[in-house]
Amino acid sequence: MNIVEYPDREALLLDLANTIAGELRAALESNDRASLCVPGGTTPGPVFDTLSGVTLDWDRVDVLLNDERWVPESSDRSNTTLLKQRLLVDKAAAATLVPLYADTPTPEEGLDGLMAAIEATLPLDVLVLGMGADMHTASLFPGADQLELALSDAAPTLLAMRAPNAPEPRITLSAKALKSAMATHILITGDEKRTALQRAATLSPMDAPVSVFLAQATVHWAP
Ligand SMILES: O=C(O)[C@H](O)[C@@H](O)[C@H](O)[C@H](O)COP(=O)(O)O
Repeated sequence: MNIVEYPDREALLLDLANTIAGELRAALESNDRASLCVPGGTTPGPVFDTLSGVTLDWDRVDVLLNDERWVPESSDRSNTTLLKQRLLVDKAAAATLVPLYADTPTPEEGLDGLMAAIEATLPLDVLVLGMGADMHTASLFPGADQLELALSDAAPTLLAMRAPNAPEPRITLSAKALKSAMATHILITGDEKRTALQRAATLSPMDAPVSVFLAQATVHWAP
């Protein structure tokens, strides 16, 4: 496993934000547009705060989430709102948000309308993933109803997902879509997640979905 250990979270966020910016700049040298796919949840906020102030051609960058909880933007659990408040501000306000939420009662009803714009961002240039202590990443949760399909080569780009550990229905990019990324980073903090990630490397994808990304990812960890 390729793991970078930082002395503290400040060092991690500065280095990771700088690395992501460099990878986006490199992608924009050879392509008109670049895509950045990021996690929601509680961990990435400080990285977004730093990245949003970085100078690059943000107006040529498409930003999308790995996954979204099927809640309106007024919910404090909305990853879309997190992005709008913490990443798509300052210089990064010029980037284009590719939505992963629609105002429909269920993700199944919203999915088709979101698909084409998400597929247009593939292959991803830069992918950042988070991870839960249960070894889920994106909304690829152990025990989730559509996990087997989401991990398979036959997976569509987007799937609705329901899981015992997820309080609300989700929508997620499939493993295949996420694995299209040129550069992949896994962002984790704390001892519990570090231990979980090491365990994930020894388990099957159905038990530890994050494990399917370990061969291509750089893991960034701070206490
Ligand atoms: O919507 C989400 O919940 C995320 O995209 C999810 O995959 C997240 O990265 C992990 O659950 C870790 O979350 P924390 O950073 O909050 O621990």
